[in-house]
Amino acid sequence: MKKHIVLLPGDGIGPEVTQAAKKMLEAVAERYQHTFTFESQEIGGSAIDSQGTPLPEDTIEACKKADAIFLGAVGGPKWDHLPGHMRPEKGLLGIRKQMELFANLRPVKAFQQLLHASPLKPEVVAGSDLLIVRELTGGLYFGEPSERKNNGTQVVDTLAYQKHEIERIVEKAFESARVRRKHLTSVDKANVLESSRMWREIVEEKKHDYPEVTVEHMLVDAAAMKLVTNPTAFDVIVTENMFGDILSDEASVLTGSLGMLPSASIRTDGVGLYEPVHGSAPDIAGQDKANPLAAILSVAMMLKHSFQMEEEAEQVEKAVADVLAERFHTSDLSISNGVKVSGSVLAKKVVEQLSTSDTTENIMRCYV
Ligand SMILES: NC(=O)c1ccc[n+]([C@@H]2O[C@H](COP(=O)([O-])OP(=O)(O)OC[C@H]3O[C@@H](n4cnc5c(N)ncnc54)[C@H](O)[C@@H]3O)[C@@H](O)[C@H]2O)c1
Ligand SMILES: CC(C)[C@H](C(=O)O)[C@@H](O)C(=O)O
Ligand SMILES: [Mg+2]
Repeated sequence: MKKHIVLLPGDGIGPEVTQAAKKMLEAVAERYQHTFTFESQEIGGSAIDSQGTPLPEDTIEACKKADAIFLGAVGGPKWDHLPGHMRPEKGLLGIRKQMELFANLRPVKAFQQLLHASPLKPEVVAGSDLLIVRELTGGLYFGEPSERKNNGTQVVDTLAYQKHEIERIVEKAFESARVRRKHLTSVDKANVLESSRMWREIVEEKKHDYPEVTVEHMLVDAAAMKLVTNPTAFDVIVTENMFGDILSDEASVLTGSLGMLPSASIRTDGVGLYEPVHGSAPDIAGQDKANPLAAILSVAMMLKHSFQMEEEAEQVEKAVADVLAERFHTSDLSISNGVKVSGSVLAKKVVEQLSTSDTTENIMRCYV
């Protein structure tokens, strides 16, 4: 199969983890005789520096023509003083919005090999395997007005949704639950917010179309607590943009590190942007310390969701699990008797594992 992939390395550790993702895609192409072509474009702080805007036209055009997009990370202290519309993060928000990538899938799975890497008790973490379905192009992130008023003495951000925007993300979550363990937790703040009360109504309406899926509603504050006390109680979580952002970083604690969480930002026709959940990690950028596994697992999601390459995706996940089983890890993970290596060495090990592994072995299913 021929596929054209746009790479958006971005800032901080973004280029480091994008390099790992590209190497993995090249290895998959070689092993399975696909032709993947690549094109790099600028976004975020690096685009501000060279082109004066966080989302250049060329980047948008290239993304619109691509079969899939991979993004490293954007942002960093160098650009923190800039006004809101000029920040690196606006580039990422802009590409999500312009491409209508409304469904952000964030799988959180505790690898057996990393149960002791989490600060939580291994018996709490064991068996955690959940999917956060985060609404990505609405809510507080995009509502108008969002401004300071009255000589800077007043400020407003707006949490706004159209009914169809809630319906499509809720449908996506039900579809995901249907092929998983058939349990959906809708997370909201319906005891306070009108938008959450409408969200709840829509989930109640839609559940009749998915009788095989059990549904529960949970307030976001309680959900935050339950995620770290009883994570195995969750299968699929559906929630609005801001709640999903916060809960997903919290859920990364189950896996041992934020550097383990992949994500897919997709729309109904399968077009997608694949991005690790983590940011540009300015504290470790340029030191070859970044954990590349979130990026590599995001490649697996690209293979599955945009290219329908199920076997290839599963082999990438298996390569990650195998390398972790050999106790290789980056410094963000603590593994007793582990072998601490740099980010590029860890990526090389996983790529080599994919290139040499026996594909007839039993495949471990990690992500849906
Ligand atoms: N998708 C994105 O582009 C994205 C996501 C989140 C944050 N950001 C941006 O990144 C910048 C830094 O934000 P932050 O520090 O709050 O969040 P962050 O995710 O960049 O880092 C949080 C902590 O996790 C660690 N970490 C993150 N990824 C890691 C990896 N792959 N390997 C090892 N350790 C890792 C960092 O070293 C840091 O200690 C900000 O400008 C923010 O806006 C971008
Ligand atoms: C960088 C930022 C705009 C982004 C978000 O809040 O969506 C990030 O935190 C994420 O989780 O992808
Ligand atoms: Mg985030």
